Amino acid sequence: MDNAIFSFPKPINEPVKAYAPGSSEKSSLKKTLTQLSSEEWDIPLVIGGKEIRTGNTGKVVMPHDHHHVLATYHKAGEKEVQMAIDAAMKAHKDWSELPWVERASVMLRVAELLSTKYRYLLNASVMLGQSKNPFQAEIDAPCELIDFLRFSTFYASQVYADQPYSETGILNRMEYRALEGFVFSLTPFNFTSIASNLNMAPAMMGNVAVWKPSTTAIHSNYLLMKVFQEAGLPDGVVNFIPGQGSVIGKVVTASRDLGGFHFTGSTSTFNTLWRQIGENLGNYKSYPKIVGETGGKNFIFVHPSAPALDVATAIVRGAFEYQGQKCSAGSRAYIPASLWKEVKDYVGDMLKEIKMGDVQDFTNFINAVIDEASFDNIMSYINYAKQSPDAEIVFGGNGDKSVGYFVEPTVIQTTDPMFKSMVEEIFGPVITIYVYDDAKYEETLELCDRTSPYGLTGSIFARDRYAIDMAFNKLRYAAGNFYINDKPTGAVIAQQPFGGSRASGTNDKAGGPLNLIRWTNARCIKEALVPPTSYGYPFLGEK
Ligand SMILES: NC(=O)c1ccc[n+]([C@@H]2O[C@H](COP(=O)([O-])OP(=O)(O)OC[C@H]3O[C@@H](n4cnc5c(N)ncnc54)[C@H](O)[C@@H]3O)[C@@H](O)[C@H]2O)c1
Ligand SMILES: N[C@@H](CCC=O)C(=O)O
Repeated sequence: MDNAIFSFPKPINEPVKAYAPGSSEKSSLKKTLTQLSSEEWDIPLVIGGKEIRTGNTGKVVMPHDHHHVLATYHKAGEKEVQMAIDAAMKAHKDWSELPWVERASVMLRVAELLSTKYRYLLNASVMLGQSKNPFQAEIDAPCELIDFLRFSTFYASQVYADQPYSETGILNRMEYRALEGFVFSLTPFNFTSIASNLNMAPAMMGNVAVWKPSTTAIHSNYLLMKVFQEAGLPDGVVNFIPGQGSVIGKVVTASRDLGGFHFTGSTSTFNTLWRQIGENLGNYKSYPKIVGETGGKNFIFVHPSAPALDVATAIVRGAFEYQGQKCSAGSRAYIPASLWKEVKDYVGDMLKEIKMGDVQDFTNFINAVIDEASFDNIMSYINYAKQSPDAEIVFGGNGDKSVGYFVEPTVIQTTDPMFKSMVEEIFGPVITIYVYDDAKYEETLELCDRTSPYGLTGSIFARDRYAIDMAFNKLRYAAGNFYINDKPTGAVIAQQPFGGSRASGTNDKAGGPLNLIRWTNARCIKEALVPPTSYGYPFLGEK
């Protein structure tokens, strides 16, 4: 048990490297990319600290050059999933009872290793395996990942310090126990930082995890697992089991020891898993805690008083960075008729400059989308718009999957505010514009609020302060992260705590104390310092 109180200073965000021409960081990253491109990794499961190779394998390829194999990975079957659960439960007692400051030290060691020794390797792995340009790789892994780790130790120290009041004669304490069971962490492809955090936030609070990484992020996720081990994370605390989600999910949700489910990914996958957990209710030792951050249909809403260049810049960065594969990406915009031509011209000028291609050419702003299924899905929305009388393609609209999964940044304009691509998440470089009558600002805000089931991010652009205030109120539940005169992406840990509600998730704000508390099972302890020795109330002595 802890025998001291430790105060952690508030960390600062990990500085983002620029990879400017001629810099040593650029040449180090380039060298690592060349080296990694020439290797083919063999990726095992890691259960109880041991590498396991099942022989049932799949390939990891570069999305921008899908003939290039980066790794072969081994898939878990039902037997290995059960082994991972057993290994986690075996590690539970020692890890959960370790003084929390020792756990924090492991987190900080992972952060330090990624900030220094493994920085370029992690970036190169994310660039090649998940098709991110150097800037997008840098802000995800290492920077956001390191921020998650460092800030979680700081916030954990605040959680543990929050203790109940004690009246004279009694002593009250709160013990923030780990959950009585393991946490299932099911992680997405698009943010390596999130993949790490879905394991490490619960681990910080003393929990053990069974981790199913995304099949399209296995390369970087395996590297993380190795760094966790090098940093001293004890065997069994996190167990890495790539494989088919439906197979793994079924075994995990049937386990009596499931204590929590930590998820980021699509709304439909989250709903599937929540239902599976619901079907097993009554079999669990405790009610599993469920935390999930899911999809979005994020808006950019423009008032006639907004500067057109600011809006165009937000559209290009907010909708197309990382090929629109951010849950926060702007994917519908409401633009007043008086501004549309100017905004469109600016967007057109920017798109003319933008280059698309391989991540190893640092001049490419756009790279590939993650895989063939995603490419086909995105193109189906674009083709639907091409064939619809209610929509036209303003920019882009083409895709090519012969070498890599490339989709041009695409702007659709529709006359139907409930058009399919105004409502549904596409998760690609596609934004749909609805041009509204300037006189209908207020009713168009109401339309924006009820158009999509999601509630993740959104922006209002205006100079008029009354207009901003109206949007702030009308769109109160439309976004868990609301931006004023800024793009709806790029939340920074500890600065803009991230998450949304409605169909976008449980909104437990990843990276902050709200999330960490979900991974605790609080025990309140009351001690009578001098126990009473008579049962009576004072008034019993009188008639
Ligand atoms: N709100 C947020 O903070 C946030 C952040 C990142 C991504 N996202 C969302 O994630 C989605 C994109 O990520 P993705 O494509 O990796 O999501 P996904 O739902 O396809 O996959 C997430 C994980 O679930 C697994 N999975 C899929 N089906 C499963 C099943 N039936 N049983 C068990 N596991 C299953 C996948 O293999 C993967 O590991 C988008 O919808 C995006 O908006 C949300
Ligand atoms: N936190 C990230 C999005 C994470 C989801 O993909 C952002 O704010 O852009």
